[in-house]
Amino acid sequence: MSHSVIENWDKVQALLRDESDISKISYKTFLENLQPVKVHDDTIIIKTDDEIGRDYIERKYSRSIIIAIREIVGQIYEIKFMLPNELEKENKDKKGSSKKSSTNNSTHNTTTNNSQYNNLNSRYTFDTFVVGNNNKLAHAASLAVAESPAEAYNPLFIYGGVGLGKTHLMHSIAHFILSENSRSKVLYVSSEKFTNELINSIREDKNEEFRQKYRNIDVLLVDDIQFIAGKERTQEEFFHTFNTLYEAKKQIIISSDRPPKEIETLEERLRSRFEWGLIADIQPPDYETRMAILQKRAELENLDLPDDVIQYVATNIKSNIRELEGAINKIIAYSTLVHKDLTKELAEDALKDLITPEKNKEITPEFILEIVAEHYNLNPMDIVSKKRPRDIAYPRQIVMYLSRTLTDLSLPKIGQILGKRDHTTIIHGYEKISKDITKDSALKNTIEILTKKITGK
Ligand SMILES: Nc1ncnc2c1ncn2[C@@H]1O[C@H](COP(=O)(O)OP(=O)(O)OP(=O)(O)O)[C@@H](O)[C@H]1O
Repeated sequence: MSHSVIENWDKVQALLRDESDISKISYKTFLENLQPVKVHDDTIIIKTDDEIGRDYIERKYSRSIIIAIREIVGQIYEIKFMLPNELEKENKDKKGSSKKSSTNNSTHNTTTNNSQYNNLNSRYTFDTFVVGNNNKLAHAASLAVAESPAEAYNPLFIYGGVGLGKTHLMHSIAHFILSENSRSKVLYVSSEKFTNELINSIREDKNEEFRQKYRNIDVLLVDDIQFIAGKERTQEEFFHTFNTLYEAKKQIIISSDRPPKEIETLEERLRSRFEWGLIADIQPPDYETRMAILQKRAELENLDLPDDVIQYVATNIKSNIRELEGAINKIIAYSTLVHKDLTKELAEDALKDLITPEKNKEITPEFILEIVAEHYNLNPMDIVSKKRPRDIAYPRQIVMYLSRTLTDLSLPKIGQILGKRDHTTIIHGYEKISKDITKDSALKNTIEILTKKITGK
C-alpha cells in the first residue's frame, strides 16, 4: 500500500491540478513541489521545501490532498508535512535511538510545531474562535480588518485581560489576510521581540536592516504593546514605524492588556495614535461562551467529553480561557494516568488544586492589592509605600476603593492593612475613584475587570 501512494503520486498531483477550487497559480506555488517520502501506518510524510508556505499548505490544502490520495489509492491517510532538514534530523535521531519510539515522536512534534511561518499558530483562526457577548466587537472588528486591511479601521487596538483570546484574534487576522493573498507581507511580533530586535540592531549597528524589516510590510501586528511602556528608545522607534506604515496605508494591529489610556508611561504621541482607529475590548466570557469554547475544543480535538464534565469546568473556571483549556488537558491527562473514565468525579479530583482554593478564596485587602498590582505591573510593596507619583498613587486609591466596596472591613482596619494609613485617607481614595468612575468610562471598565478578577464572578 505504501508504495502505491508514492508510485502514483503523479496521479494524485494531476487530480489536484485539475481541481476547480485550486487555481493554477496556487497549484504551482504550493502543491507542485510536494513529494511523499514515506508512509508510516496510516500517515504519509510529505516533504515540502517551502518553510514559509508549510503552515499555509497544511491548513488550506490538507483536505484536498487527502481526498485526492483516497481517490487514487482507495484509502484515507493522514498527512504530515516535513522540511528537508527535519527529515534529515529524524533520520539521524532514528539511527541513534531505538527503532520504535523515534518516528512517531518526531513526526508528531513537527506537526504540532508547525508554526514557523511568521510565528503564527495554525490553530488560531477565525474558524476556531468562538464568538460570544464578551468578544463580539473585537471579533467583528478583526474580521473587518482582515477583509479590508488598512481600510476598515487603522490601527485596530484590541485589549483585554490575560488569556482571553487577543493573540488568537491577531493570528486569525494574519491567517485570513495570507489566505486571501499569500504574497501579502504580514509580520506578527510580540512587543518584547520588537524591543529585543531593536536592541540587537543597535548593538550590531544594523539599524537600517531593522527599519527595512518593520517598515517595508503590509500588515504589522504587535502583541502585548504594554511592555514597551517606559522604554523610551523602543517607543521612539515604534513611533516612526507606526507613522511610516500608517502614511503608506498599511494596516497596524495592536494588542494590550489594557486600553491606551491606562498604559502608564506610554508616550502621549503614541497613546493618541493608538486611539486614531478602533479600540475593541475583550471581556471574560460568560457561562454560555465558556461552554461553547469547551465544546468547540472537544470537537476540534476529537475529544469525547461528557456534558457534565464540560459543565463542571465551565462553571468553575471563569476568568481565563487559557485556564479553561488547561483544565481540560489536566482532566484528560489525569484520566489516562489513573486509567479511569472521564467522569465529573474524576474531573473534580483532577482539578481540586485549581478549583477549591479559588472558590474559597477570601476577599481581603491583601488579595485586592495583589490583583491591582498585577494589573498595573507594580510591586505591591510600592503601592502600600508612601510613594506619591501618580502611577502609584492612583492604583493605591483603586485598592482603597475596591477594599471598601468588596470587603466588610472597617475603614481603620483597611487603613491599617494598606500601609498603616488613617481612615480619612481611605475615605478620600474611595471618594476620588467613585467620582472619577462617573466621568471616565475606561476607568469604569478597569474597575469592572478588577472586580471580576477579585470576586471570580
Ligand atoms: N473565543 C475563543 N474561542 C476559542 N478559543 C479561544 C477563544 N478565546 C481564547 N481562546 C483560546 O484561549 C487560549 C488563550 O488565548 P490567547 O493566547 O489568544 O490569549 P491572550 O489574550 O493573547 O493572552 P495574553 O494576555 O496572555 O497574551 C488560546 O488557546 C486560545 O485559542
